[in-house]
Amino acid sequence: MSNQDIRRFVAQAARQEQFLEVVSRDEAEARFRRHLDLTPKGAETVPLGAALGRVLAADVVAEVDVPGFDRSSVDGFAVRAADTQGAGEDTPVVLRLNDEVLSAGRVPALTVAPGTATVLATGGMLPRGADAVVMVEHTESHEEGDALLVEIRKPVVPGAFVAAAGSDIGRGETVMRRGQVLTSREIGVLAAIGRGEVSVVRRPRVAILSTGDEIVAPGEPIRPGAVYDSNAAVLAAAVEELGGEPVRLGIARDDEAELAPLVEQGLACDALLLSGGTSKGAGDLSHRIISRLSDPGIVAHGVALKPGKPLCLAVTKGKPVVVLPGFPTSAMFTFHEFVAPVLRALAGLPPAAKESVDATVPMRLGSERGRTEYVMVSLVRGPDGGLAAYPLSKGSGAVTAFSAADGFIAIDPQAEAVEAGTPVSVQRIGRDTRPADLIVIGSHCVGLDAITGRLVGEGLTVKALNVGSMGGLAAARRGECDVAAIHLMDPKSGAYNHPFLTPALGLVTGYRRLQGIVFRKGDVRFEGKTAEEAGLAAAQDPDCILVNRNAGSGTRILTDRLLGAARPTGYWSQAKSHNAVAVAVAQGRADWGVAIESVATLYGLGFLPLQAEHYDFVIPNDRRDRPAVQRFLAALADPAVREKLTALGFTVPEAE
Ligand SMILES: Nc1nc2c(c(=O)[nH]1)N[C@H]1C(S)=C(S)[C@@H](COP(=O)(O)OP(=O)(O)OC[C@H]3O[C@@H](n4cnc5c(N)ncnc54)[C@H](O)[C@@H]3O)O[C@H]1N2
Ligand code: MOO
Repeated sequence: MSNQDIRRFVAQAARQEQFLEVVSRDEAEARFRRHLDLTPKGAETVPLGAALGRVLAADVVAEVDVPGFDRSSVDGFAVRAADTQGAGEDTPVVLRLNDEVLSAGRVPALTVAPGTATVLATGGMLPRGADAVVMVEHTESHEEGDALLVEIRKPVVPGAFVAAAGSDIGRGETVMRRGQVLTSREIGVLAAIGRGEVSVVRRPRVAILSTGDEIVAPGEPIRPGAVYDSNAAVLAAAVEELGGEPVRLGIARDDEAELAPLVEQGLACDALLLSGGTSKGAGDLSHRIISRLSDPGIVAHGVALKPGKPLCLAVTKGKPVVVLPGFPTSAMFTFHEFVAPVLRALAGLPPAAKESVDATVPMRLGSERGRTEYVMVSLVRGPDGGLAAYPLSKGSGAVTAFSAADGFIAIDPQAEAVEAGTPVSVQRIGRDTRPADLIVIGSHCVGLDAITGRLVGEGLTVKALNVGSMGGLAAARRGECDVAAIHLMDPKSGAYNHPFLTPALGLVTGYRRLQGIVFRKGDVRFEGKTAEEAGLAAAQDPDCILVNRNAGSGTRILTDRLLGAARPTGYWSQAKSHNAVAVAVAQGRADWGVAIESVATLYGLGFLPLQAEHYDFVIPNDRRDRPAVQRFLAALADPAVREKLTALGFTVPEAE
């Protein structure tokens, strides 16, 4: 790239900010809605067999009674209830049998006259004259000459064992309202009233287009710097969930000639969703192309919320055209807030019920002033029955935050932070309110995955929140988890985990993870040396870049012990995980770091062992007897699980 190219890039990026007139969330929504045509798409008739998941376009009125006739609900005898008065085991009433048998589907020919009865089966039509049925168990039949007789040994009241015509559904009754989503249950009702086909709302067709030179379709090989297109997949599925029909237009390069015809194609649908390229200075293509729309065109570009600031909302001829931010959490969140309600309306669905629950935040949450900040949270029940809202703070670029969230909290634009213990209202996402059987909070490890994976396989629900060892310990102290997974070394004594316990907490031995220096294989500065030699030499070499761990992590304490007073190049970096350290070294952004052996193996890195770290489980005493905790302990002791941990490269000590 020439200097001129670089200058042009920077200038464009700076100019870009200027047309972002940032409006509030509510203002953006109001402008969007003002111009949209939100009437449901027309109706279409589909066979009942194809109606699952569709939305009823009109109320359904029954044209028949269900049952369609007075129907016996038992095998027995149709009688006049009055005839059975006074019947008992020792005082049977004797009735003469009429000359017909009413199996299901037969239309009765004979009247049940006083003193007579007719045999009928479950589902059989009640004959004229009869008003009740006696179960066959309460009778005895015999012959007397030519006559067939039945002894009734139990009296019945009028209506006994008879399902009256129309008692389930009456002719003329409205059995379902428009807007109803057809599940297997509704389909059963429609079949029962004889509907072979049904009128449903036409699915709104929603065009989905991802943009960006770096975006690669899942299934394709990935190259350095590229990312898989998760937005299109998640949007297509979300559109289907909302009763729409996704029309995938694929991925457009940052090239006007490629993007413009795809946008044109998308405009033939009922809605068009793009993602990416709304805020970046270099490209900004999607916005430029969308800005050519009229009637009225763009109504908001830039909304004072986080995530989602670069959202671009446009309407053309009543049709929504939205450029969602490229970052997955931002894209999902803005879709959920601005697009989903619109698609629901177009699909004929009523607005989603908003459900919120009260909770407190267990840790301080910093926030950016000037934007309403939405923080995805996972809910956990505390010892007093109240809920704690753990932030899934992975930033706008994460894909997992939205999928793992139980809901989100909104932080006021004026607030700089929400302090630990503050009560908040959590708006739920999704409706699964069943709390998990086992809550594990703390440091993440693939070994832990092996244990919880076993429990999930056995049908247990497990919620695992990765907030680091200190976060896990704090959660255990507050009684918010069943198990806290920690690996904390006491810098003074060098002992692991035990020094951090309180009388209310117990420790269960987990496994050992070998920590050491990771480096690219073949790097002579490390190859064949001990960790101590190599580390101290590397610390003196200004060209040898360290990727350090975040302050407070067990690995950082270990690194600091190795380094002593030395502060090598890269010392101030704060990678948050073993994987992050390994990637930085593998990709050459740094030359060395401290991580666990299993991760070094995973990334094909060289490894110089330093020390075995204790990865153990803290369990609050008052939770130890819970069945899910007992099953966790059983899984940990299970030879198959221990074998798996060993295969992953961990050392599993004998159970205590
Ligand atoms: N100087 C500034 N830079 C940025 C600002 C700002 O105000 N000033 N805003 C930031 C905010 S907020 C967000 S959110 C992002 C959004 O940027 P864009 O909407 O322009 O999206 P891209 O730059 O194209 O991509 C961002 C990010 O997301 C990845 N991406 C894009 N499409 C997909 C996809 N289909 N599937 C998965 N991931 C995708 C892309 O690779 C980037 O990593 O801008 C900030 N910058
Ligand atoms: O507001 Mo951007 O949408 O997440 O960071």
